[in-house]
This record gives sequence, C-alpha cells and structure tokens, in this order.
Amino acid sequence: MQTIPRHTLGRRGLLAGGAAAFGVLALDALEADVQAGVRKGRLPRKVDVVVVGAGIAGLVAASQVKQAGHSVLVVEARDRVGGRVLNHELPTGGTIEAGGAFVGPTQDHIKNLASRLGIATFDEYVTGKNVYLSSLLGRMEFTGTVPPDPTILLDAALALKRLNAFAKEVPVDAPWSHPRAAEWDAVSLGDWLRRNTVNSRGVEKLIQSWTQPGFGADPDQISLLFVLHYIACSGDETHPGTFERNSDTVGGAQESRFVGGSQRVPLELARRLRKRIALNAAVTRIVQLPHGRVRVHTRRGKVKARRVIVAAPPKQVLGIGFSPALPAGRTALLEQVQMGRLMKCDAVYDTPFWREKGLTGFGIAETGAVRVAFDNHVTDTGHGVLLAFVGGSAWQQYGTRSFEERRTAVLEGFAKMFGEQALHPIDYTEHDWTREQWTGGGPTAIYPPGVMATHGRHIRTPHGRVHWAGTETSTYWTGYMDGAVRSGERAAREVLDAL
Ligand SMILES: Cc1cc2nc3c(=O)[nH]c(=O)nc-3n(C[C@H](O)[C@H](O)[C@H](O)COP(=O)(O)OP(=O)(O)OC[C@H]3O[C@@H](n4cnc5c(N)ncnc54)[C@H](O)[C@@H]3O)c2cc1C
Repeated sequence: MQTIPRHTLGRRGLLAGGAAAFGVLALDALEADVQAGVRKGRLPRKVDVVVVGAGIAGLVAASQVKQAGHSVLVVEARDRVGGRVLNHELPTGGTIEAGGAFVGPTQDHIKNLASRLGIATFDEYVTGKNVYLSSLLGRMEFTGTVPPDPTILLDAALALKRLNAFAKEVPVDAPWSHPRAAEWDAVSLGDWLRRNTVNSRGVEKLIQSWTQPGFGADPDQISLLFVLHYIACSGDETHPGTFERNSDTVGGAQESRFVGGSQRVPLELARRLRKRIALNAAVTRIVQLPHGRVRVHTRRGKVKARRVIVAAPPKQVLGIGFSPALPAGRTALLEQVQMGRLMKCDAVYDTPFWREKGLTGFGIAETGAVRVAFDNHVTDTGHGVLLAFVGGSAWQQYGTRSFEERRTAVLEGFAKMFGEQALHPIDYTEHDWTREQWTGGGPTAIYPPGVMATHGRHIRTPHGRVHWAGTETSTYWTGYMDGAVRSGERAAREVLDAL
C-alpha cells in the first residue's frame, strides 16, 4: 500500500474540476516542478550527509546541510514529499489540508520558515459563538475555551490549572529527570482525572475533545508525564507552555493556517533541493562501517555518507535494520510508543451557513463521530467547509465503519451542532492516517504510561554517526509542524558540528 488518496464523494466533484482556482493551478505547478526536479535513476555513490525522510524535519535538515556547503541526499519512502503534511484540492475549488494545518503563537520556527518561502497565513474564523453538545444538558452556545456546563466547569478549570502548574515544572528537554517523573508516568491522564475531579466522567468527556484531535488518543491511553511534557512544550524559550496555548484557537495552536495549504512548505523546500531528493527510496538498512562511513540501503540502491539524519516517525524506524544494532533502550522506546489514531473528515457547503447564525463553526460534543468541529474555510472560494477530527475511541467506533456510514454519522454530528443544512454538503472528503504505510497513524507518536520515564532519554541521543530528527524529538511543539522544523534545525547543527 502506498499513499491512500483522500476518499471523495461530491455531487459537483467532476463538474467543478475544470473550474479550478488560480491557487490550485499554482500548487499543481509547484508539485509538478518538484516531481520534475527530484533525482531520477541511480543514487550518488557517496555524499556528506544522507537524510532519511522528506517530511518537514528532513527537508529542513537537508536545506541547512546544503546551505553549509556540504553534499546531501534525502531518501524518501513515498512518491511525494511532506509526510504528515498533505494538501487536498477540493473539486469545488480551494485547498484544505489532510494532515498538519494550523499554526499559532510561539510556533515561530515554522512561521518564519514559511514566511521566508513566501507563504502567508490567514486566521481561523472566530466571530460568533461556539457550540457544545452535552448528553445531559443538550445543546449550548458559548464563548471562550471551556463550555459553561455547570456540572463540569469548576472541576475542569481546577484540573487544567493543576496540569498547567505541574507542566511548568517539567523540563522540556528532559521530562524524565523531574523528581516526580516516575510517579506521573505510572498513571494515565484518565487515571489522574478520575482521582482528581468530582464529575470525572464529565471532565474526561470534555478532555477527550482535546486528546482525540491532539493525540489521536483518549486520556486512558496516554501517560500523565507525557501530557505534562506536551503542555510544557506548547511554548518557546521565553513563553512557558500552557494548556490554553495548545488547545485554543485565538492565541493558541489553532489560530491560523497557510494560504494555499501547509504542504506548500515542504514543496517549496523540495523545489530548492531538487535532485538532492530521491523518492520511492525507502531505507531498509543503515550500516556503520569502519573509517567513519555509513552505508544506507534503500529500495533504489545504496549510498555512503559521513553522517546520517533519520527523520522518519519513531515507529517507522523499527522497520530499518541497524548495524551495529540500536541500543536496547532506544529499541524499547520505539517499540513501546504508539502512533495516535486520527482521521480528518471535511464537508463542503455552498456557503458557511453557520456564520449567518452567529456561529464560529467550532463545536464540541460529548458523543458521536464529531467530537470536535472547526470552520475549515478556503481562501479562494465563497464555500464553507466544516472539519471533524475523528480520533482515539471515536476513530475506533467510526474509523472502522464503511465510508457511507461514517459520512452519514459525521454529517449528522455537524447538523446537531450547526443545523439541518449540514446534512447537504456539495462535497465530502476524508483522510485516515492509520492507513498510511509510512506514517502509521497521527498526528504524533504517543507515550502510554511507563515509557517516558524509563526510556524517554533515548529520544535524541545519536547512535554513532546516526542522528535523529522528526517532530517527536523536539523540545518545543513536539508533535507539531513547528517541532518538526526545530528538530531538523537541531539535527543539522549536530551533524555540521561533527563534519
Ligand atoms: C491528521 C493530522 C493533523 C495534524 N494537525 C496538525 C496541525 O494542525 N498543526 C501542526 O503543527 N501539526 C499537525 N499535525 C502534525 C504534523 O503534521 C507533524 O508534526 C509534522 O508534519 C511531522 O513532520 P516530520 O518531518 O517530523 O515527520 P513526517 O511528516 O512524518 O515525515 C517523515 C517522512 O519519513 C518518511 N519515511 C518513513 N519511513 C521511511 C523509511 N524507512 N525510509 C525513507 N523514508 C521514510 C515518510 O514517508 C515521511 O515522508 C497533524 C498531523 C496529522 C496526521
């Protein structure tokens, strides 16, 4: 199985194809340029640095190695660049993202990179009220972060305050070194919520609407220490991470998106690297030879390098044979982290009808396929787009159903939040990251209890001449595009210092 195309069913799909907007054509041209420019035929015999993986992390690392005047080759398993960042051209016009999309304050590494590449951002639509569907209280409209559900409001606010306070103490580069690391890692976020809230069921349901899109998991699947680290990472060197900066739209990680779609970032990077990228070149083996060389075996042949940067997601690294073998601790880490389970489902409408009702298009529900909804509008048409994240246990329930059943459940979820018009989209499309062979889930690798405190320390430690990049290795915005950029920069620095 290669990359799975987004599953699209649109009543105007085929008709609208010819009316593609300028931005779509420009993107097609960019993709064509990248495909034409990448390396064809045999790989070079040797280079200074091989980078494994053409996601944002790998492409950033390779760009920096190239800028420093060294030869570099990026070897990528897929037939495209971008990894977890993938644009989807709507047949009705405009671009949305199947994977990573939103950026926000303190994510300056991705935002500055995009700006240097000539890619602008636009803000998420936030005018009006959000919707909350409670199984107890019914439908409520609200402003702010936490819905005004009196049965959970105080509980949730206190729990979030405590999580923020704990996270403030967690060192972003070494969460395992905190004196309470073992204690916090012994329990899941779900365990902790049950012990520390009165209406634990209600609070857990609410927190699921953060963990399902954010981790592709439920509170019971992720360690408290991992969650505290994730919150601590939601900032930068001068702004301590907070839950709100991670979860919010205004002032948070969902504040804006890239004009033309986030995949323009890796595509623009790849356009500048050209034949330094080899696609369809999955790495199968990395052998460290005597005399300071490393031999990288790919499905397109072998290449020798002085240093290697592996920028593939952690679970994918398990598919690569290493000689000498990876240290046992690193192997245990890779075996025990898991990828989240997440899909994005988008419905396109003639107009963003919810805005006329004074609604933002953001919604939270306690049950159903749409636990979290966003206004996912496109910049170049007047159409409205609603986005549902289906992750964790919602993915278990709906991700495994037929396309038609899931489509119905998602549209019904939107209708409960925003009205009956939601049942009649002009297009519907979805992307399931669990079906992506070279990613294996999303949005990020998650740590179940008992892994981070014991094996987390291996996450960035180089293995001889092999260095590690990828968003999961970042100390800020790990799991995000910003973390991917940061990790590529850090890995390039390590290698350049060593060359
Ligand atoms: C549904 C979803 C929603 C998301 N939403 C957001 C968001 O709104 N904002 C945000 O900032 N982030 C978001 N993310 C996360 C973000 O997309 C990732 O953090 C980021 O793109 C990771 O980049 P990376 O370079 O570290 O890894 P990847 O993008 O995974 O790149 C790794 C590359 O390695 C390649 N590879 C794997 N194995 C091999 C091998 N053996 N040989 C060669 N190549 C290999 C893969 O094909 C891939 O191209 C989301 C992700 C998903 C899936």
